[in-house]
Amino acid sequence: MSSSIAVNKTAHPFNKQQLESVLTQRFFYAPAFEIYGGVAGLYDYGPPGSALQANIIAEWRKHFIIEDSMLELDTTVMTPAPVFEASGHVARFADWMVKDAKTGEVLRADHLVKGVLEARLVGDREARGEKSVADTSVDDGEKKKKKKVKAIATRLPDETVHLYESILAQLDNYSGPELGLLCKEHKITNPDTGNEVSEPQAFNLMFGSSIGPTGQHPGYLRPETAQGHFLNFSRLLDFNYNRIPFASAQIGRSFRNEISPRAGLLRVREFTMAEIEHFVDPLDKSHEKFHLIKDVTICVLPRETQAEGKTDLTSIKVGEAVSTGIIANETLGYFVARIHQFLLKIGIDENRLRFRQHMSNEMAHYATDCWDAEIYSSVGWIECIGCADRAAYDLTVHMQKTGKPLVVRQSLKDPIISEKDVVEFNNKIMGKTFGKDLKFVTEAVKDIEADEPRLARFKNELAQGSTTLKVNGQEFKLTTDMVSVKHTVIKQTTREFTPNVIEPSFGLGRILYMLLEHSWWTREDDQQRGVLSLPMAVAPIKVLIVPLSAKEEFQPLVQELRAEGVLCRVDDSTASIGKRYARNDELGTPFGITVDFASIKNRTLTLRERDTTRQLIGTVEDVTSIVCALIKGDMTWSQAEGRLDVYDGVQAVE
Ligand SMILES: Nc1ncnc2c1ncn2[C@@H]1O[C@H](COP(=O)(O)OP(=O)(O)OP(=O)(O)O)[C@@H](O)[C@H]1O
Repeated sequence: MSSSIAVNKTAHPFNKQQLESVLTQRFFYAPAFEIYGGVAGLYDYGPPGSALQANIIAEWRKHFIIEDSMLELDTTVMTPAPVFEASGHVARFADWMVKDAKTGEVLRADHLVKGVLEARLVGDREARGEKSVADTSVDDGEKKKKKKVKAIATRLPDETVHLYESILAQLDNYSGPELGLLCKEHKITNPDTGNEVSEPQAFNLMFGSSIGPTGQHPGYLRPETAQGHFLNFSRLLDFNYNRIPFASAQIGRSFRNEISPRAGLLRVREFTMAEIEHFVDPLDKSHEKFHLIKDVTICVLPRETQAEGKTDLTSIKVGEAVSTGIIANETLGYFVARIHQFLLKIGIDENRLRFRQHMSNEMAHYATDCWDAEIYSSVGWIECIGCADRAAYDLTVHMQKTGKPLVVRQSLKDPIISEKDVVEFNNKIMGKTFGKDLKFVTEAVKDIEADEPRLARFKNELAQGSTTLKVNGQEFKLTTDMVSVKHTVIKQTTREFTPNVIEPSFGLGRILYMLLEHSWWTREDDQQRGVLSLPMAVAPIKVLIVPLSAKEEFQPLVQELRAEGVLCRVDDSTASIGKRYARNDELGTPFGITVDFASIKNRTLTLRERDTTRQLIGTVEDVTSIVCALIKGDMTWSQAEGRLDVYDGVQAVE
């Protein structure tokens, strides 16, 4: 929204506690089952949180599904165990946990190492007089609050500082046993008790269940929506007229039994994901719309930089990142750019967004390349979207498990003509001669057929009249009346292949929380007055209606806004007008409309803009049409200022 008055949104330092108390007070979200004591990692969204999430989803559907004609799915959450056995989740979807050797308290191993090493680095900086001591934190299992790791001002040798920084830069790469070694080598103990911790153990994050009354069909709540796309691949392909590439998309709930869910929405046990599976020819990963995004500039942290223990960011155009091989292919680059555009559209601060490439040993073994969209917040850089080229892994494992062909068959425009030697059998004579051994002999000949040099020898020997095969320690003589080798011209008219998959995977709760942090600021003249500058498209409520009197004046306006699908809220509480505006600034409501006493007789309304607090006045009809245009994005605030009079609190339109 443009405005003619500059607003200083950085006047006060960010106060996380203040934001969190506003979010709870205004019921954006709150711990689920709170009156029963709550459960770590489970949250309920209230009216503004639900509307904000719904608006983010609506923008996501427009930006990805509609603009790129994706095929939307809604597949089940409850999933039979064989699906996750095939996908590898039963064996490998796990995090490493350690236990306090004396109290048995459970901690997530990588978070423990991170919290303790970061605290030591902070203590070192304090000892060097560089920065004041701040506490860092480490997750503490079931408790709802993060445990503070006290930073003690202690000077570390320079090489230790470099070592710690390098460990932290690559922490995602450490295996469980390696994390255990780090704890031992660097004397990392439970910060709460000072006790040593156990060897890391893998903990599977899926919630298990069973389907049906017999208990004989184990199942799991899905930890991602992806498998539903893969299992429906053949139907999707058919729906897409057997053409590839195409993408499927799904928005839905996922469940992970996180070891130590953090306070807030960043690590929860039930959350909404939005996932895309883009199926592409492994021999051609170009993207037909790549030219439209090649000039989008993104901030990247490539794997080579991380391998040097550094976190310096590089600004680069997506086209260049792909042409120089930093990003593996056009389709992956296309999605990285589209993710960047989407996040900016909904209000994420471009300066707090980066794309971090996975290290080779951080990616799944089958993946070709993987980039995380990470957003900076009060707790540092957090992965909010993963974007990976998963090669043909997913379809292949389900095909192997079920025997169903999850493949693309393409008729070739230009058939491929090849010539080769082919073995032909006289089945009657072979059967008579070899009886029960027929199968072994035939298989042995087929093996020879697949091996060019052996086939050439076989053919030569037959040309002499006969050849002898050794199978299972026995000798079998083959003569020219039993087999022959014919030179044959082969015309291949179809090509069969398993598509590769490029997968952007969004966690909506993390994005929503980041957006709240990036949108929050407090007024220059009053630190207590917070504002959420959410963009119009995602703001939960678009218009606040404040009847100071004469509620009926609003009826046509309210009717019109509601008919337009605009969420407006009438605040006819007894609070002062200032308070009513202030609490709607905290809800991120872009506009307020008021009838004030002076304007009643003239049938006028005042229109207030959230960020600048500027107010305009006009007739009921003008304000109604202008506010509708502002909400639809057909008019800017500056244009509205040209159409209505400035309201100074006393002026009324005659
Ligand atoms: N426990 C969680 N709570 C909230 N969002 C989550 C959680 N786990 C994953 N997500 C979201 O889902 C997205 C895709 O999931 P993915 O499996 O790639 O995450 P991940 O690599 O396991 O995340 P992390 O390493 O932070 O646990 C993440 O980028 C994140 O936004």
